Amino acid sequence: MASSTPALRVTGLSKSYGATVAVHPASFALRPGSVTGLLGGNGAGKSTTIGMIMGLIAPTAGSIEIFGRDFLQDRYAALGRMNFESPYVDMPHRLTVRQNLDVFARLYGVADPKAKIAELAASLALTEFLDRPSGRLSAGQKTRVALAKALINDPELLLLDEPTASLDPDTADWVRSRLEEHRRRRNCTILLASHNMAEVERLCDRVLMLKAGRLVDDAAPAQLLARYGRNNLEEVFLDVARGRAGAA
Ligand SMILES: Nc1ncnc2c1ncn2[C@@H]1O[C@H](COP(=O)(O)OP(=O)(O)OP(=O)(O)O)[C@@H](O)[C@H]1O
Repeated sequence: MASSTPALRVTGLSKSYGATVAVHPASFALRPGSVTGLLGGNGAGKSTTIGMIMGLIAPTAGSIEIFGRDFLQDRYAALGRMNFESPYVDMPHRLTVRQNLDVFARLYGVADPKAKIAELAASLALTEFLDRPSGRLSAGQKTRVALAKALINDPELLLLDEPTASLDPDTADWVRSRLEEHRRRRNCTILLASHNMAEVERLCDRVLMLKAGRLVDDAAPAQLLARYGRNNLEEVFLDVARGRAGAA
């Protein structure tokens, strides 16, 4: 893949549920190795957008290219090189953490599942939970298991839906460091939906703002601060949500 090829390009991507337009036609491309925040209030269309890019939700219109190939025509070329994390996707409760991760390792064709699970458990502080049924974990522990699942195939494209929801501030900070490490090591492209503005300011070099299903802004965090004349993204978010236009 030429380095100029975006890791992800969506063109005119939209989703309607009957008369409800969850995502109006949106177009954007992500540079390999970049970290992009997807921001918007409740119901703005973040999860629907990520769900379409993962192949979990059929778009109403538009195209998705991943690593330069049409994802809607041939998703299998890309699926092995990408992964997804959401605190809302649960794993079978009776299987242990190790068993669940082993299923995913085999689905992704990981060469040495045992070694990979041990490595991820060590880096995500999960070793002591590996043999516990997944249903008997706290919300924060489940989030770390979900992250281990998301990293099991060393993805080059990672879609994260509120990756630190339910984590305490210390653990959330530490998980962000793991994500930054993975991005550096793999030159991984990350698209991150989050309600945590400090997280977005720390991790993201670009922010896409969704409002009621429409892409209303697309800029680097510093550009957004300048455009809205604000000191932090939380204030920009409130301006967008409450319909106060930016200075530009
Ligand atoms: N299966 C569905 N059927 C009908 N409408 C849906 C469905 N899924 C989502 N929607 C609607 O689509 C819109 C976008 O929802 P989505 O879950 O993508 O928002 P979100 O930005 O992820 O919100 P949140 O921050 O609350 O998680 C909302 O109006 C929602 O009610």
